[in-house]
Amino acid sequence: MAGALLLICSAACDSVAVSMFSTVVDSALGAGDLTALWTPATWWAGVAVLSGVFVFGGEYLTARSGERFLLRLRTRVFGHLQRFSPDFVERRRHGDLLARLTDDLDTVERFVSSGLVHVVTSLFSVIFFTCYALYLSWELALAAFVIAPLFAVITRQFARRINDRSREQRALNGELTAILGEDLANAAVVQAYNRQQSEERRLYAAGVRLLKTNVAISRLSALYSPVVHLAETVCVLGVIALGTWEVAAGRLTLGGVLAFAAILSFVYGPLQQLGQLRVMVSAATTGSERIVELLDELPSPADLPGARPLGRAEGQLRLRSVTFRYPGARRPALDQVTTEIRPGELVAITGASGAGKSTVTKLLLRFLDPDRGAVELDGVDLRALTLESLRRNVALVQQRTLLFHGTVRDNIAYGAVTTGHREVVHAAMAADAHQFIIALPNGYDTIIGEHGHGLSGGQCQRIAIARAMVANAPVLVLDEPTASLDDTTVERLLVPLRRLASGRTTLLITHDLRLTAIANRVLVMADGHVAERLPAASSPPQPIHADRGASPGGVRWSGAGDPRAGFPMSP
Ligand SMILES: Nc1ncnc2c1ncn2[C@@H]1O[C@H](COP(=O)(O)OP(=O)(O)OP(=O)(O)O)[C@@H](O)[C@H]1O
Repeated sequence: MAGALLLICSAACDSVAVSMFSTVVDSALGAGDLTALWTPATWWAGVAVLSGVFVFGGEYLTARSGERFLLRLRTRVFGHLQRFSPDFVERRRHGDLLARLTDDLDTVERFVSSGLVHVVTSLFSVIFFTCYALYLSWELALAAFVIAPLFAVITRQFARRINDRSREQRALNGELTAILGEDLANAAVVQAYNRQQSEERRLYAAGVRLLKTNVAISRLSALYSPVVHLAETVCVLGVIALGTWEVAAGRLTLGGVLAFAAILSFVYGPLQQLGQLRVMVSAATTGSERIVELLDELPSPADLPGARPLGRAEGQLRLRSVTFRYPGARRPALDQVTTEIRPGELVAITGASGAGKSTVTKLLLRFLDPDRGAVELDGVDLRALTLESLRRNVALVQQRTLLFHGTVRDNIAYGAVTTGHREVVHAAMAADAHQFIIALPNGYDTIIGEHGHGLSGGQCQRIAIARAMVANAPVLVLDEPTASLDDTTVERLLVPLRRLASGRTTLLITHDLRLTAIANRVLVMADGHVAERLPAASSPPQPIHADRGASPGGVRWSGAGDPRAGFPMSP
C-alpha cells in the first residue's frame, strides 16, 4: 500500500517534470534567453530527484511486501497440504505438488505484488497525464487517446492466446518436476535396470513439450510489444500533424506540442503496462487455479465438530465391526473386523500380502476413517478425539525408516518436540544405537541424508526405534519393522524392539516368526478378516509401564524379564 502511494507520487512528479519541460522550451529555448532557464530547470531537477526517491521507495516496499505475501501464501498452502492423509499425498505426483508450491505460487505473487501495484500506479499516471493533456489542448488530447480502445483490442487477443499457453506451461512444468523427483528418488532402480537412457528420453520428451510451449509464449510476448509500438507511432505522428496545425493557427505554443509528445510517451507506457497486466493476470490465473484446486480439497480425516483432546491414554484398543473400502476398490480391505487389545499387550498381526494388515494401522492413526464400525482408544471412538492428541498417543515405526536431512540427534529428537540431548542419548542406548552413533565421524552431530545415506538398514531402524522411544507414546504401531533386513540384523533388533514395546500397547505387523514369538497374541488376517487368533509361541517380557520419569529411556522394566540386563544406562 505504502509502495503504491510512493509510486503514485512519482507519477505526479513526472507530470510536473513535463510541465517544466514545456516552460523551458517556451521561455528559454524559444526566446533564446538563458536567464529564464534557471528557475524551471531547478524545479525540474528537484522534481526528478524527488521522483527517483519515490520510485526507489515504492519499488523496494512493493518487492518486500510481495515476498512476505509469497511466504505467507506458501506456508498456508503447505499447512493445508500437511492436513491431508499420507494416502492423499501418495496418490498425487510429488513433483506436481512441488511445482504448485513453488512456480505456481510465484506467478500469483508476481501478480499480487508487482502486478496490482503497477495497475494502480499506471492508472494514476494515465489520469495525471490525461488531465494535463486536456489542459494543454483538449482537441489534441482526444485525438491522442483514440488509441486507447485499440490497445484494449490488441491486448485482449494476445492475452487469450497467452492464457491458453500458460495453462499448458504450468501443467508441463509440474510434469517435468515430477519426472525429476521420481528419477532422483528411484536412482537405484533406474541404474539397476539400465534405464538411464529411457529416463533421459522421458525427461527430454517432457522438456521438448515445455520448450515448445515456452517458445510459443515468448513469441506471443515478443510480438505484443512491436504491434503496440506500431499503433503508438501512428498515433504520435497523427498528433504531431495536428499539433503543427494548432501551432500554425496560434492556438498552441511549440513548448506545448513538445510537452504533448512527451506526455504521449509517458502515457502509452502505463497504457501498455495495463495491457501487459492482462498477460500477467493470465499466468497468475492459471497458477492460482492450480493452488485453489488444492485449497478446495477438504482435508480428510480432519477434526470433527466437538472432538476433544485426549491426555495420556491407558492404551486399550478396540476395533468394532470395522469395514473399510479404498476409493475405487472392488472389495473392502477390511470387512467387519472386531478385536480388542488390552493396555500393555503386544499383539502381532500376520497374514498374506493384501490381507488388510497395514490398513488396520492406518485406521489406528486415523490416516483413514472406517466406512462402518469404529476404532476406539480407551473406549472412545477415535473420531471423537482431536487428531493431534490421538497421534501424540500413538508412535509409529515403519518398514522403511523415514529420515530427514539433518543430524542423527535431530532425527531421534523428531519423536518429541522438547527432547534434550540426554534423552536422545538414553533413547539411542535403549535402541542399541548409541555405539554405532558414537563411531560415526561426528557422533550425534553427523549429518544423515533423507534416505539414511551412510547407514545400514538395521542402523536406520534402530534410529527409528530411538525416535519412537523419545515419543514415549502409550500405543505403538510397528509396521513390518524387520522386513528386508537380514537374519543377523533382525536378531540385533529384537532386544531394542522388545524394550520399545514394553509397557505400551503394541500392534506389530509382521511376517517374521521371530517377532510373532515375542507377542502376547497373534492375529492371522486373510481377505480383510481376522481368520485366526493364536496364543503366543513364547512368553513376552513382563513389564511394566511406560513412564518417562521412571527411567532415562522412558521405560521401566521389571525383574528377570528385563532384556536390558547388563545394559549401561548412562552414556
Ligand atoms: N491406497 C490404496 N488404494 C486402493 N487400494 C488399496 C490401497 N492400499 C491398499 N489397498 C488394497 O487394500 C487391500 C489391503 O491392503 P493392505 O496394504 O492393508 O494389505 P497388507 O496386508 O498390509 O499387505 P502387505 O503385507 O503386502 O503390506 C489390498 O487388496 C490392497 O490392494
